[in-house]
Amino acid sequence: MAYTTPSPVRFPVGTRVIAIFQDNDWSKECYYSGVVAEPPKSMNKYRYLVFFDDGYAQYVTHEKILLVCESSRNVWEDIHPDSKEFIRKYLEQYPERPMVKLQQGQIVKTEWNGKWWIARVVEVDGSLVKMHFDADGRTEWIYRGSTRLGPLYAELAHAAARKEQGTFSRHRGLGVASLKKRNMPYVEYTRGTDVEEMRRDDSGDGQSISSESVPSRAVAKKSTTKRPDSIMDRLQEQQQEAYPAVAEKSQQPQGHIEYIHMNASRLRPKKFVPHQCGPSCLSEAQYDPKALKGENPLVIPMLCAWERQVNRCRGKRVVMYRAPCGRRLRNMEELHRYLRLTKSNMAVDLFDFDFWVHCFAEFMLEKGFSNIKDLSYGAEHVPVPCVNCVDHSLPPYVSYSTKREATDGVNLNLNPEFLVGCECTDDCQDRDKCACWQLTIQGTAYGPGGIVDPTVGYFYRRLPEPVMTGIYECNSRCKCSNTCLNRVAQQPLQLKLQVFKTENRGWGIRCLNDIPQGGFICIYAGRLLTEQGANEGGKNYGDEYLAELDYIEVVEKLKEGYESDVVEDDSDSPSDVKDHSEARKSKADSGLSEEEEEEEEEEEEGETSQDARDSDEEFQLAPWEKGLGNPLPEQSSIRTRLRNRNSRHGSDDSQNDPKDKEADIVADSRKKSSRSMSSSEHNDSDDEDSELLRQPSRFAAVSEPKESDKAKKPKNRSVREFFGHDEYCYIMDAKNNGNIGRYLNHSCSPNVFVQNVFVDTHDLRFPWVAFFALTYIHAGTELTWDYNYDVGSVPGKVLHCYCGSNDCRGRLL
Ligand SMILES: C[S@@+](CC[C@H](N)C(=O)[O-])C[C@H]1O[C@@H](n2cnc3c(N)ncnc32)[C@H](O)[C@@H]1O
Repeated sequence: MAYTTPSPVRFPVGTRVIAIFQDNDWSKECYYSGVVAEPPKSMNKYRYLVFFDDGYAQYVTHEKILLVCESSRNVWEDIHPDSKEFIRKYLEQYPERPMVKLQQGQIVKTEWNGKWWIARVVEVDGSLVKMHFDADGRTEWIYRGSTRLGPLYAELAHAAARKEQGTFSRHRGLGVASLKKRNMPYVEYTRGTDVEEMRRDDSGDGQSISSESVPSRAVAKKSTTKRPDSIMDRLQEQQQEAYPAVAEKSQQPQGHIEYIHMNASRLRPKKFVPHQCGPSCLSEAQYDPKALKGENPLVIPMLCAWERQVNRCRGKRVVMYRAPCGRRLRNMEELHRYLRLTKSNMAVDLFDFDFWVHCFAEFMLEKGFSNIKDLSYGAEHVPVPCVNCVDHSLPPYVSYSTKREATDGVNLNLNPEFLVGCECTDDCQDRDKCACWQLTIQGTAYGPGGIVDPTVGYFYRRLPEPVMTGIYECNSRCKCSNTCLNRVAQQPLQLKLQVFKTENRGWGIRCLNDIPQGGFICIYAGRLLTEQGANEGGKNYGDEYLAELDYIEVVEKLKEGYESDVVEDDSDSPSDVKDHSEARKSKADSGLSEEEEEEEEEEEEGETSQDARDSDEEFQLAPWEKGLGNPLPEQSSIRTRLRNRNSRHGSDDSQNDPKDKEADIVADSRKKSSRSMSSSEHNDSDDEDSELLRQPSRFAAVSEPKESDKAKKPKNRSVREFFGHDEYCYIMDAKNNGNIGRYLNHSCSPNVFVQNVFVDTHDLRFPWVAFFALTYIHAGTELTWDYNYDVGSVPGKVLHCYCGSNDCRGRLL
């Protein structure tokens, strides 16, 4: 029984009501019993979400809802058994709800009547999605938090399996960035913003204890080996843009960018006269690393009589460096050759050929309450300043250390006798000859597909994309010098970074200057613990700074083609198609001939306007320059490599045969099952009963996806077992001892990625954890990486994410 007049007050979530269910074609209106699932708010256009007892969900306006006269205290007890459990859980968890993030056109495996079907997203309306079932043409509005949607089913099944087995998965499936890029759905954890939800929200420190118990992980550890596709795909996303993506500035810092003016009396390049370059070219412009310690690395050349020019060539901006002798250098290859020819002690990463990178940009803080000049107290190569503009607190004391430190039970053997070294004297430019490069290259055979990739790894000391199978740097046994192209993560901190207090994520790191894409940032140093030590310490002292050395496990999963929680999109998504055409277009764009380059017109540009006017008509190509194989400006090289990979990935995707997945559906194509809910069916139907009876639906799936969709167990014995029986991942703990890496916060749209690098040992259990710029990063931007935590994996711990990105998934844990 219900009241007959609309209520004068708003219904809270959980109210037992009857409400008008509007059929798809708006022809039939009937009252059905249900429960209020969402209050009216802006995201749902001020309508109530009602979960009807027969398994359907719909948005309803206030005047179409009537209050039920009396209901049980636990309203779900009044509801049909098919929906009861779902409603109970929903109301207990509200306002936090896992929901599948969906977009029009996406293909999602969807359950209906105990079977899984290929369905397409027709429309998204707030928390509902209208799905079209390809096999029989029916459509249905489904709640996005229903396990009838494959991605949510997979996520929750994964968590349940962990709980049951008493083990924990250290890794998420395909990274979210990858799913987004492939236009595939993923799960986000939503919290509302209406008044009621605010009241139920946590205290704001990002941590609250969930009443729901149990998944089986003791403490939270960040994975230090990110799935490749997620990073790759973020990189690919950027390739679609004419200008590089700049990391989101969700939390704008209280500062501004200044463009530093160089001293007018500084040394400048000489006027060019044709000559053979050699060490004498730099005789008046020596680089003294000690004297310039702490300077922005990208400014150092300009302090040593170099000039960086941004010119316009056929409508495109290109960067050139003018060396102290007046020689003009157009790309990394020419530059590196010049540095070697002149026996310079400068490394290539002091230079950058991307025109959007502003070498002279520097972030200036307006004001801060507390200011520490160097948080590392001299331990780092350059000072690490720390500022607080939020309150007067200082960061908790940490014993600052740039080196990892093995603790009890960790057998870290750093004896160089166990390392392979190279004999190179060419800065290890020839990868075929360098034994260390070969370790990296041959290692790619252990990745997906088992194919050796000779292009992998550093590119003039920048890392354009992660190498999942690890990077082997040159080491103490190698003959090469410190300017070697394969010595990157072993370099001390060079960038000007600043630790700062965020509003709601504790302390974080921002860069004070621009960082080019692929640039090395820092490593993650701390105490190396055994798994057992980390679990005990984590429970007692906190697990915020634990990072798991899970290199072996992740590479093995790659090898096994292990994808437990992904519903594959078989089709080439529209974005993939776009990728391919972009790749072709970009390739064509970059095909400059040398003649064309010589026709370039110079453009006045910020930092080098005067220099740019300094014509170099007299410049003649030296014989060694003419012989250069690659006339392309080097700045395009990293991008070209990524584009090539785009195409490769695209073609991989297209190999999947969508017919396979549709076969069982077509075979199962049968009479339509939801008569009153199907607009097409409704039109066909002349059965009067259909107006009175509608076939019930469900909020939760009643069957599992077919076996092949579920997790497969890895077939081979893990390499880790060869080290001993009780071997587990080692953990880096930076809580009490650590370096600047410990301050890197998490973001769901990160601008930094993590890379395993072997430097002082080739023991697969102990790679270094190094961070590189995923995107071009503007001066003043916070640096963040994706912790890749598995939501729900730590018993009783809920950690809300405050990364502020548009694509925030809502929860860290
Ligand atoms: C490795 S520490 C990062 C540095 C930390 N913010 C500090 O003050 O020392 C990880 C912790 O920072 C906080 N954190 C990092 N990213 C966050 C985010 N996106 N949202 C909320 N908290 C975050 C969480 O408390 C997390 O456990």
